[in-house]
Amino acid sequence: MDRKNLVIVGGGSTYTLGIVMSLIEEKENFPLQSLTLYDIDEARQEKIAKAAAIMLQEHYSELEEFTYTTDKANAFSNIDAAFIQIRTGGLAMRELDEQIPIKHGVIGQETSGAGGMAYGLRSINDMIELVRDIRHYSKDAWILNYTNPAAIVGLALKKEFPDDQRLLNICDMPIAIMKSYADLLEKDIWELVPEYFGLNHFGWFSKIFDKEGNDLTGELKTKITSGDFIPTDKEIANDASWIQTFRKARQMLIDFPEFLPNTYLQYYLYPDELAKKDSPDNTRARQVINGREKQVHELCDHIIAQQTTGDMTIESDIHGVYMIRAAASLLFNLNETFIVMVENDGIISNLPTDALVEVPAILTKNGPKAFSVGAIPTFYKGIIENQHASEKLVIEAYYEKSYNKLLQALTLNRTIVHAPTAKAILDDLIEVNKDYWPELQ
Ligand SMILES: NC(=O)c1ccc[n+]([C@@H]2O[C@H](COP(=O)([O-])OP(=O)(O)OC[C@H]3O[C@@H](n4cnc5c(N)ncnc54)[C@H](O)[C@@H]3O)[C@@H](O)[C@H]2O)c1
Ligand SMILES: O=P(O)(O)OC[C@H]1O[C@H](O[C@H]2[C@H](O)[C@@H](O)[C@@H](O)O[C@@H]2CO)[C@H](O)[C@@H](O)[C@@H]1O
Ligand SMILES: [Mn+2]
Repeated sequence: MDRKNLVIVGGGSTYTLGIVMSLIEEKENFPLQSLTLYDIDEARQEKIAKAAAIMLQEHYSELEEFTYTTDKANAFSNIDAAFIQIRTGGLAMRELDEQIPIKHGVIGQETSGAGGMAYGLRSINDMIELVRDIRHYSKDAWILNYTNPAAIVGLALKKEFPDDQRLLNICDMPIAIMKSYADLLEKDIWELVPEYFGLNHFGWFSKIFDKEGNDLTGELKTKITSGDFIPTDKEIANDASWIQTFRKARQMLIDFPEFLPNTYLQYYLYPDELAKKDSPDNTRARQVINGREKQVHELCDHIIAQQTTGDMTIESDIHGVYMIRAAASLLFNLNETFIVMVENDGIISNLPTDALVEVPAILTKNGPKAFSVGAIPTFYKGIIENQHASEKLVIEAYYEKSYNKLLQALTLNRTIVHAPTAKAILDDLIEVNKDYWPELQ
């Protein structure tokens, strides 16, 4: 295998150190010649980069070059792949995305409902600029985007770069759910073969097989409904919020037994119940600031102070491994199957062609080749079309600078519905997003 050059955009992210550890563990599957971190926030990135440099020096001697930069020419020239994981407005804006809807009595969530719309509208500009700049310096590089809200960002990128065949939007939620399935079934996660359909953070597993073709779906459903469905991926296994979320997936399966739900569906199926539990003083953003962000920064400070990773275990995580193996399949034409986002174009025959659907696809050097799903039952068709319309209206609102289209997007959204509430939330979100959103008319 020839060695590749990778850039991580959003080098200062709380996920970077986990990706670096996963790159170390996956060095045989995705051998690197160089790794570059790029970020617009020099100080935030430097802390992560200095710790990563020590880790790589001790555990990745094959890597010829590790650099970090805020210069796009340095970052994007001569690369084979880019992972994009930015957060426009940072965790501070995430907190406002969550607090404002909560104050109006509806769900405040990073990628769902009003919060997702606000974050999406903030991210589109930066994402378009980044893809354009990466293409300027490396026209053939593979771009893997998992910047959220991936459903909205992905739709916008498809509209802006319709002919770009090397741009893939991907999310780790299905694989994190499959980790729990694998543990329940006492199987290796990579032995499970999923059938899955929907939009990002809005989909269902219709079947789970093993590699021999045995259908494990019935056994899995019984185990979930009769037991305790909890996260087992180490990144989230002890996180109270994720434990509560996975438990709700059990409830969803009891209420809608046909297919196994993505955990994000809880926000759309039980909006009132969940909104009542939300508090503006204890948002998920606040939990992340006091939790994952703090822990990652403390770990970096420790490594930098000691100038060694010492006896720390270098361990990959599902999130990192998934992105890395997907990239390897594209770059080395491995023809492995991953659940990714692709333009529908008939894959789900009774959904709009322009929807960005999340489905299993074989990843080849010529891009993703998705398996056909066929027609989906009426309930799923209806609820997905509603969500797609809401997300599409956000993109239209961005391009047309339309207040009314955003109001339509929020009113259509199952987490809101009531038009006066949608208007009140929108007016508050406009106020705090002045530096990021287009000026709406
Ligand atoms: N799709 C998925 O499955 C998935 C999983 C995990 C994280 N994510 C996403 O990854 C992103 C990072 O999450 P986080 O919690 O680590 O956030 P974070 O705020 O810790 O990190 C984001 C980094 O991006 C940088 N940044 C912001 N705008 C930038 C730009 N225009 N160019 C370059 N860098 C920029 C910030 O300075 C920051 O260092 C988020 O969008 C998050 O939703 C997605
Ligand atoms: O609320 P957060 O910031 O903890 O998580 C939001 C993300 O949740 C899903 O992803 C991952 C998570 O990022 C990662 O740590 C992994 O190990 O578990 C989660 C899946 O359960 C989601 O797919 C992302 O889009 C969100 O950003
Ligand atoms: Mn996701």
